[in-house]
Amino acid sequence: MSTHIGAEPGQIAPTVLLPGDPLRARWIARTFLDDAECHSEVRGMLGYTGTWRGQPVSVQGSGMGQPSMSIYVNELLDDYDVQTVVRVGSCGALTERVAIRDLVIASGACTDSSMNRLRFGGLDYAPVADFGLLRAAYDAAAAREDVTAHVGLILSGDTFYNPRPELTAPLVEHGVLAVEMEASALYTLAAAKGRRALAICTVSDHVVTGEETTSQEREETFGAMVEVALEAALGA
Ligand SMILES: O=P(O)(O)O[C@H]1O[C@H](CO)[C@@H](O)[C@H]1O
Ligand SMILES: O=c1cc[nH]c(=O)[nH]1
Repeated sequence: MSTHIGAEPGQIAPTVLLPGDPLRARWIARTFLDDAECHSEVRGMLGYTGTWRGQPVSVQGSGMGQPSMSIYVNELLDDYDVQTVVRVGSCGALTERVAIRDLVIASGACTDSSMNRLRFGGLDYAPVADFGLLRAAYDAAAAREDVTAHVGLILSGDTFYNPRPELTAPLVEHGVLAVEMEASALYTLAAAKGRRALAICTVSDHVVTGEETTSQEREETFGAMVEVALEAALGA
């Protein structure tokens, strides 16, 4: 066991899908994996390991925000030697170029968090996706007719209820497509430890149009994103 994950060494696969919502993790395991077994219920942050097309894969809930996600990713990388992490999240669209339920594949992540400022002593590090995963995810999404995918920048915010929404406008003017809460720290941790990471998010809310999905839809209906993530990490 690690401090926050109740799996024995060897129970977690080298490839992990990482939704924030632990119930999305359960749905992914039950819907997409064969022979999935729950390896962790610590704090209700469910983790499962099974196979996809015969290859081992795990799915682990990571909670909301960079501090929570970083706990799970540090332990996955350090204690379980995980090599590839693909976040399968939800996000809010910041521009009408992106529609509700589209996929945003984050090539890089801006942030208002102090985590990287502390790590880099005030320098502005640019957290980016693993290019091989990014390319494979885009190819997998482009081959589908049921979803539209965008590759671009995402904002990993520390606040879901943003007290200064006017600060987002310059980011949108510089190409940021959507907001979520984890990708920046995920990309930084993977880079620090020489592992592969990618964040794919389904647009669950549209900040411009006001459209939104229900909590049940966010939990159980973002299947295209999951299949794209599995293809990118394990296909071919
Ligand atoms: O749906 P998940 O993966 O949790 O992602 C998004 O949803 C949560 C906020 O509702 C934040 O964690 C945000 O990043
Ligand atoms: O608007 C949104 C939707 C999902 N996740 C976020 O962080 N923000």
